[in-house]
Amino acid sequence: MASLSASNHVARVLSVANQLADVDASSRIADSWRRCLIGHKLDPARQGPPQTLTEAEVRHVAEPMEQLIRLATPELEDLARVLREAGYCVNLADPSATMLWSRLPGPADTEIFMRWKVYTGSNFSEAFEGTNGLGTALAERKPILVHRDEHFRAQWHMFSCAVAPLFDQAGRLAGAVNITSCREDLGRMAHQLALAVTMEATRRMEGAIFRGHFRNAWIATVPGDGGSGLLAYDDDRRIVGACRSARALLGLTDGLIASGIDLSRYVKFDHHAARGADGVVELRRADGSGLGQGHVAPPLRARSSVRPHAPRRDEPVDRFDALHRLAGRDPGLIRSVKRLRSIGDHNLPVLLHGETGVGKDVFARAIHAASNRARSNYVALNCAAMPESLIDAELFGYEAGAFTGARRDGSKGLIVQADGGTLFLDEIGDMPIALQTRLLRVLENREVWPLGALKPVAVDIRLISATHRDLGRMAEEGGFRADLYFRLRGLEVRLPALRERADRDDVIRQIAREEAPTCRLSDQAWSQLAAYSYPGNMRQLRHVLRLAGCTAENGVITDADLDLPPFGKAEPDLEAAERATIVEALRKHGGRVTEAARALKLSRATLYRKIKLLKIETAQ
Ligand SMILES: Nc1ncnc2c1ncn2[C@@H]1O[C@H](COP(=O)(O)OP(=O)(O)OP(=O)(O)O)[C@@H](O)[C@H]1O
Repeated sequence: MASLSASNHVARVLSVANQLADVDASSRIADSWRRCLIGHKLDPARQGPPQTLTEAEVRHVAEPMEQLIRLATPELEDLARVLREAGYCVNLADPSATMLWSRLPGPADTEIFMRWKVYTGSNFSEAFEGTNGLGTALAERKPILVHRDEHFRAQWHMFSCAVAPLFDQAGRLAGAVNITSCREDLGRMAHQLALAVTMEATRRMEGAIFRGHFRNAWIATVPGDGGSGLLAYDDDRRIVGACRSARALLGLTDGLIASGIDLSRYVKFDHHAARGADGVVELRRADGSGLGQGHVAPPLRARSSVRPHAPRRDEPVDRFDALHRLAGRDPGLIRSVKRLRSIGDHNLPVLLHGETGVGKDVFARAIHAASNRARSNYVALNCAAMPESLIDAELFGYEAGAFTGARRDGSKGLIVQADGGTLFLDEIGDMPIALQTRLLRVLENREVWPLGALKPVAVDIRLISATHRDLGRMAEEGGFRADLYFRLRGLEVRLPALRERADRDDVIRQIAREEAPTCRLSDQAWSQLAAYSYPGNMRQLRHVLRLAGCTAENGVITDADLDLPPFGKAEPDLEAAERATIVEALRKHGGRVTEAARALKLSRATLYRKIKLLKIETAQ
C-alpha cells in the first residue's frame, strides 16, 4: 500500500469509519479505526510521543509480572538476536500495552526508535495511540500485523509492527510480544514471516512460563490442531493446571481445575511408560479415542535428584520489597532501609519519627513483613487516642474482676497478643509517664504483669514505636522517660515530610495512578501539586487526588479539581523554613553538599553543621 499524505490518511480513516468507502484496509484494521474514532474519540492527525513512565514507575508496574518476565526472557533474547539483523526492535508489554522489556536493533535503526520512544515505559494502548500492533493485538487478544499506513495516527506510518498476545499459565492475557521495524525495504510479506516467527517464540515463552509455574507438578503435553496443550497434574493424578490450548482442547475450566478433577477423566496413558527415559506416550481420551503421541515430564523436584540442583529463582520475592517501595528514590529512606536490612532478624526496637500522614503505620507494617516474625501477629495501638486507664487495660491486660467494668473473663492485653510478633505503639510521645514506667519494665524483663495477676506472663515482642514529637527534647525536659527513650530507639528512622522527599514527583505520580487511574493531570494541575507543601503529607495527597479523580471531566484533572488549602502562612516557622530551603537545595543538586552550599552561599562546613543540627538526611 503506497504511503499517503497525512491529510489523505485522515480522509481515508474518516470514510472507512463512517462506512462511506470500501477501502483496501483489512476488516480488522477498519474495525479498529472505527473503535478509535467513535469509541476512543481519537484524532488521526494528532501528533506527539506516547505516554511514557519513569524508571521507578516501570519497576512498580513490572513488579507483579517479575516471575513471568524472568521465565520469558531467554526466548525474548533469542527472538531479539534472530531479528536484530533485519532491524526489528523486540518488546514485551503488559496487558495495558506498556512496554516493560525491550531490545533495540543495531545502531543504524536504534536512533529512530529512541526518537519516537518505542522503548521500555512507553504505552501503546489502542485507546491512546489508536490502531497499532501492541494496542490492537491486546484489544482483540489475537496476533496482528499493523503495516505502515494501517496505523491510525499518521505519525506512526514509518513503522510496521507484528504482535502476538501472551497468555499465562492459567490462560489469562498476560501481555504481548511486539516486533517493530522501520525499514522501507521490508514489505508486508517479510513482516508476515517475522510475525510467524514471533508467534512461535511466544508459544515457547508460554511453555516456559507454564513449566516454571508448575515446576513441582507432572507436565503432560497433549497434541492438538491449534498447537499442543500443557496439563499439570500432581502425584495423585489430579489436574492442577492447564494452559489456554489444553483448556480449549479438553473443555477444562477454572472451576474443574480448582475442584481437583482426575486426569483420567480427560486423558489416559500408560503411567509406567511415562516414567521411562524419554517420557513419550500414546494418549487417549476418556472414551478410548486416540489423541496422538504426547509427552510427560516429571516434577522438577524429582529431576533435581539426578541433575545438579537448579536454583529456584522464582521463589519469593525479597521480604524487604515493601520497604524498598515505600523508600522509593529518597536517599535518606534508602539508607534507613539498608540499615534495617543490615540488622536482619535481630530484635532491635525501631522508633519512627515523622509528621502526621508520612506513612509511619505503613512503614511499621512493612518492617514487620520484612522480619522473621512476619507470620506472627502485628498488633497496633495509638497512645494518643485513648485515656490513660484504657491504654493500661488494653496494653497490659487484666485478670477477671480486676476492676469495676472489666470483662468477666479478663483480657490478655495487646502485649501478650503480640507475643512472637510485633507491637506497634503509635504516638508514643503521648503515653502517660506512669505507663512509660510499666512499658520499660516489660522491655527490660520480657514479661508482663496483667492488672490483678499473681504472676507475670513471659513475652517475646518486637517493639516499633512512632511519634511526630521530638522525643529527645522531651526526654531532656522531663516530659518523657529518658531511659525508655534510649530503649525505644534501637534504630531511629526519620520519615521525611512529603515536601522534603527527594522523589516527591515520583510519589505524586504513583499516588495519582492509584487514586485516579483513568485520569491524566493537566500541566497546571501538575504544577500546583508539585509546588504544594502538604501539611497532611501522603494522606492528604491521596485524599486530594481521590477527590480530583471524581470531579475531573473528560479524564483530565485540572487545577480546579484540586482542593489544596493555603498552609503555613499564619505562623512563620523559621527552623522549618530553613530546613525546607536546605532540603530543596540538596534535592536540586542531587544531594551534593558542596554544590548545594555554593547555591545557598554558605560554606561547606556551615551547611554540614546545619544539616546535622536540623537532622536532615543526605545521600552522602
Ligand atoms: N510511600 C508511600 N507511598 C504512597 N502512599 C503512602 C506512602 N506512605 C504512606 N502512604 C499512605 O498515606 C496514608 C497515611 O499513612 P499512615 O497512616 O501510615 O501515616 P502515619 O504517619 O502513620 O499517620 P499518623 O501519624 O497520622 O497516624 C495511607 O493512606 C498510606 O497508604
